[in-house]
Amino acid sequence: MPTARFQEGDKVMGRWPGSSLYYEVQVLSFDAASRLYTVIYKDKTELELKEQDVMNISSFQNRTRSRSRSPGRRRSRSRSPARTTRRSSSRSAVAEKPPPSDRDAKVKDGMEGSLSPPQLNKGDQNSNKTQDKDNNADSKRAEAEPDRSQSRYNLRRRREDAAPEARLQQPQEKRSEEGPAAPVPVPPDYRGKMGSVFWLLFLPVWVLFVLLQAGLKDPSLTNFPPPLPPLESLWDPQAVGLVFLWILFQALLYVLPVGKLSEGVPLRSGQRLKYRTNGFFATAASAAAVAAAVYLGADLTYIHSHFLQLAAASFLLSVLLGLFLYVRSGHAAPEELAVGGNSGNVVCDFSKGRELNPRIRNLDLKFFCEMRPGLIGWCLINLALALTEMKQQGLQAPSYPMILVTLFQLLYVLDSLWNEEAVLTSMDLLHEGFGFMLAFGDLVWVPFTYSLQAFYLVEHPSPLNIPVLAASVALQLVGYYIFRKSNSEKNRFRRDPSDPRLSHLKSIPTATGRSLLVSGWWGMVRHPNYLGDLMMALAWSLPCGFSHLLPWHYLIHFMVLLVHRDSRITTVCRRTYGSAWDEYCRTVPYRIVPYLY
Ligand SMILES: NC(=O)c1ccc[n+]([C@@H]2O[C@H](COP(=O)([O-])OP(=O)(O)OC[C@H]3O[C@@H](n4cnc5c(N)ncnc54)[C@H](OP(=O)(O)O)[C@@H]3O)[C@@H](O)[C@H]2O)c1
Ligand SMILES: CC(C)=CCC[C@@H](C)[C@H]1CC[C@H]2C3=C(CC[C@]12C)[C@@]1(C)CC[C@H](O)C(C)(C)[C@@H]1CC3
Repeated sequence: MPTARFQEGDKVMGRWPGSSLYYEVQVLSFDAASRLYTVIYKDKTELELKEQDVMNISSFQNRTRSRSRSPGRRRSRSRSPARTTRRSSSRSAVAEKPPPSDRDAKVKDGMEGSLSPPQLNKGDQNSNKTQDKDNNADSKRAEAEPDRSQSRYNLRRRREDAAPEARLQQPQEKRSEEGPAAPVPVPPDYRGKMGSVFWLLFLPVWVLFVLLQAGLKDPSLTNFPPPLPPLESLWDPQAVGLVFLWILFQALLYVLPVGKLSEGVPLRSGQRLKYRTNGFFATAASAAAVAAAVYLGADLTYIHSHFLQLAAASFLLSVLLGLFLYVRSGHAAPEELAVGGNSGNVVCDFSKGRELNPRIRNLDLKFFCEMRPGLIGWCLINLALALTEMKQQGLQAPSYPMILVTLFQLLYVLDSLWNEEAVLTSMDLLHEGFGFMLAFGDLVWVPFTYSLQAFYLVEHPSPLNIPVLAASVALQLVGYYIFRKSNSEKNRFRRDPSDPRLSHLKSIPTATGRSLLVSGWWGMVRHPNYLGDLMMALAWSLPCGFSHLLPWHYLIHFMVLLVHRDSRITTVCRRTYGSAWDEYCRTVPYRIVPYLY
């Protein structure tokens, strides 16, 4: 007679059906005939789990390490239907774990990481409390469909039904007693390592080539690659000093006790970090400082004539920042590390970054770098390029394409800084570590490649006809509207799901306690904000004409970047939300462009 590996009362790790998530559970009983464990999760959900989906807590980390050495991780594809519920103050559903299908049970996905127990933020709890009615109905429906919910696992909800509020609040109370969960190191596979090395080497070289190309009289593809200048010509101590001063000045503006202090979303530890969201003030102060410098005789056309040297200086500073981040992450507490940024491989960790929110006192380095020196620097560069165009082409005012491009991009940056708080619910802030790659993106890629349209226009006048002008203005305005509305909708929902302004929206509850929007902008496509962003990107390239690819660099890279980000978000969200995410994908089948992609 085979015996049970675990006894009643044992604390073990149990896989959440239909996902690769493991939560700490307590064994209630073992049925020797079916070899199923009945376990109870911290939120009081009882499930029957197969033996192989239950494991010892201490061996959990070891298993994770050894498993992730295998090339390429398989993903679970769940088909279990999470229920879609209307969100309103009167009727909605409790964040309920959907019953897995038989197919889910067969997907043996293994562990992608150790996960914290289901966590609810305050707002979600509020909305969930009001969602009981539907949930009870849903739970009855689930129990009435044994073929779906009980084929391999038995989802029992006796205790939840009895005390829904206690069930919802318990996980958070328990968390604070037990402390936050730390991500388990996941060593990268061969592809992961080679990918990191490739991007690490390729992207800086690519920036160099693109900027050299931009300096050519005829930057067409037939002249690619451009001749390489002596590398020592890239080194300019004055440029290094200026970039350093610019970053320091922006850091000073960030830490000044001026403007709003905004709270981020709760971390794994339940803690909420504060961010100084005074980006608009920083832009105004920077504009005043630049105006003062020009008044005192500074020549902004220096930025155009020393473009390569300034980019090289920014690159140097991003490498130094990357090294600093890597070294300091060695001292970070486990719960301060990003899931997936903790591989133990030097190259990957340096590149992706290990620490989720590295800070020097109140200065949040990731948020600061993403929002300030590069973004505001981009506007300064555009301004300098518009002045250079006037000087080089003997114009009284910048050309119409230059005016359009710089105004459109200025609107984009000003909007980002005005709505700075919304970035606190973006993927990078929530899930990504801060390492060299993001530092490079923020300090080099954004200011020096996003300004390529303006750089191109300095020496390549582009006639602007009425249809193109109308098309770019329309794309910019409509794109901006979609971008802003969708970002604000998600940000509002993440901050307070019971916000009355969102009461008309539907959402899918998930096992984490957070819900996923399935109507409104987020019911149209899965990334409405990307759609708006892409339309604006098109509006920025159109005024530069079709003679060369260079002014289209932003749009082309952006499509690649967004497709890659979509796959990252899919991975992270499937890991986090399990089958509810699959349900979202079924309900909202298109990713970025309705009926197309
Ligand atoms: N100009 C550029 O170079 C550039 C580059 C990249 C991005 N961007 C822009 O930056 C902004 C942020 O982009 P992002 O990549 O961070 O993506 P995002 O769409 O802002 O954030 C993704 C996160 O939103 C949450 N989410 C996804 N679907 C949801 C739903 N249906 N309901 C509720 N929450 C949902 C998920 O986080 P949780 O569930 O964990 O909360 C997901 O991880 C976008 O507007 C993008 O266009 C610009
Ligand atoms: C090195 C490379 C090729 C990539 C690194 C990615 C990096 C360039 C982007 C990652 C997140 C992006 C982002 C913006 C700019 C580009 C990134 C830093 C953003 C600041 C642009 C302005 C938007 O309004 C925003 C929503 C604030 C953006 C936030 C995300």
